[in-house]
Amino acid sequence: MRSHPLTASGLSRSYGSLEVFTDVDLAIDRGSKVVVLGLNGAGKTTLLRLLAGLDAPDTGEVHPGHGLKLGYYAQEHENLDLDRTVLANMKSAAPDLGETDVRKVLGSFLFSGEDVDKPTSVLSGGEKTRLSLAMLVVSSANVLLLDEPTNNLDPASREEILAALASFEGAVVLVSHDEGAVEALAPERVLLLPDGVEDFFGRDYLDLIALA
Ligand SMILES: Nc1ncnc2c1ncn2[C@@H]1O[C@H](COP(=O)(O)OP(=O)(O)OP(=O)(O)O)[C@@H](O)[C@H]1O
Repeated sequence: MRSHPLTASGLSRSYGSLEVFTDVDLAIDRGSKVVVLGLNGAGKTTLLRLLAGLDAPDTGEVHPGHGLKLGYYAQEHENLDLDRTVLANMKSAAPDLGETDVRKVLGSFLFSGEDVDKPTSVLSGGEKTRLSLAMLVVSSANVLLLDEPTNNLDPASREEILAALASFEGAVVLVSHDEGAVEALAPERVLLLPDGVEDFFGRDYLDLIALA
C-alpha cells in the first residue's frame, strides 16, 4: 500500500441543521499540490480545520500518515507569538537553522535590516501574513494547509510568497479565491466542495475560482 502523509475518509460536518458536506475522502500524496474549490460556504475552511485537527468531524476520520508534520495557515496567524520579535519567531519555527539562513529566508519574504527586530505585535496584517508563511516554509512541516494565504498581500509580497510556495518540497493543500495563486501553485488535483469530488486540475477550474 502506498503511504500518504495525510488521508481522510468519510468526513461529514454539520452545524446544527446545516449539513456543510458529507462523505468526503481525500488522500494527500507526498509533495503533491492540491486545491480545494467551492462557492462561499461550501465548507473549505471547515475541511481544512478538520484536516488540521482543530475541529472534529461528525463522521469519518483523519489519518495522519507516518512522519506527518502539518503546518496550518489561517488569517488569524495562530502560529505567531506577538510578544517576540520577527527574528525570534522565525528562530522558534526552525531551531536548527543558523541565523544567516534565517535572515536570508526573512529577506525573501521581504523583511530586511531592522524589520527583523520589530516586535511581532506591531506588524501590519500583510506583514503578519508574510511572517506566518515564512515560518511554515522553514519549519519541518511536510504538509501545509493554507487557507487564503494571499488575501491581504500587496503585489510584490504576493509574488514572493507564491514563488516560495511553488518551490516548497512538501505537499500543499490550498484554499484560495486568488486565481493567480492557484495557477502559481500548479496543483495536480482539485477537490470540489461540498460534493467532495476529486479530479485532476485543469485550466477549466480557473473559471470556477472566479465564481467562488
Ligand atoms: N462555528 C460555526 N457555527 C455555525 N455555522 C458555521 C460555523 N462555522 C462555519 N459555519 C457555516 O458552515 C458553512 C461552511 O463554512 P466555511 O467557512 O467552511 O465555508 P468556506 O467554503 O470556507 O467559505 P468562504 O469561501 O466564504 O470562505 C457556512 O455556511 C458557515 O456559515
